[in-house]
Amino acid sequence: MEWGAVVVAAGRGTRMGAADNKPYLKVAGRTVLAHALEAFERSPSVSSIVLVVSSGEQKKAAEIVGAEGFRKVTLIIPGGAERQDSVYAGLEALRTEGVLVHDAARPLVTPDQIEACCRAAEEHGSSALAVPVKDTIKISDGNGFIVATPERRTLWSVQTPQAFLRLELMQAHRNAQENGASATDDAMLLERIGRKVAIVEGDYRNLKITTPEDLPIAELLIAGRQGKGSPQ
Ligand SMILES: Nc1ccn([C@@H]2O[C@H](COP(=O)(O)OP(=O)(O)OP(=O)(O)O)[C@@H](O)[C@H]2O)c(=O)n1
Ligand SMILES: C[C@](O)(CO)[C@H](O)COP(=O)(O)O
Repeated sequence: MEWGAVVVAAGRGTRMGAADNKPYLKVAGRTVLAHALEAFERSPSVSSIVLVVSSGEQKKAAEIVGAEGFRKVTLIIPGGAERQDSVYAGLEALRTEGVLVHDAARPLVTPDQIEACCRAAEEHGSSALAVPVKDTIKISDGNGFIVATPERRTLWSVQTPQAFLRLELMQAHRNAQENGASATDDAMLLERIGRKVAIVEGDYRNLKITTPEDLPIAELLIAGRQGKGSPQ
């Protein structure tokens, strides 16, 4: 199957609160965006990448792509108000049968993880990288009191990339748009229309840079990885 990637970088970085948007922050000497894109450049299954950025940041993103020599990035397009809107814009711009959706804010993704998601989606129709939840999770009543404890062995913390048949994911997005449903990841949209998404066990190190304390952790992880050669 031919695979394309939609890498979404059009968020606002509200929780980070930095002067620059998250994809353009430097970690271990390189932008978060460049770290994320490199894994897709190095993945044999991926033929093209659509990069979705905030309107006004297209030039900045193009400069990074040019300077890094990323040849698979075929389009840099503006995103939407919510992550879901940015992903859909990317899906419309791609032409491949399979699509991997990835957050630019996850710079520690590896080519091996991308390939594993492709293989699982080729077998099962769609897949998502995830790690088992380590903590005991509580459900609150919204007023500061615990009301339930879901069984931990069934809980996974989902990451990106997530891999789909592009037209099926587009159908799931359109269904959500028509019903006013919003989702914080794409697997959730497939779940809504009754499709199964296979879990691909990932790595706790594939963290999403969200708040300031994530930056030194990513810095340590990337520096450690560079010390041991390139990640697979
Ligand atoms: N309208 C949006 C919102 C998010 N994203 C992307 O989706 C990924 C996950 O989003 P998140 O980590 O929440 O990023 P932000 O929206 O930038 O952060 P915040 O919620 O703190 O504002 C990021 O790569 C972000 O750039 C996007 O492309 N378009
Ligand atoms: C897609 C995601 O990275 C999976 O963990 C996450 O749901 C994005 O969420 P955010 O609310 O946009 O940070």
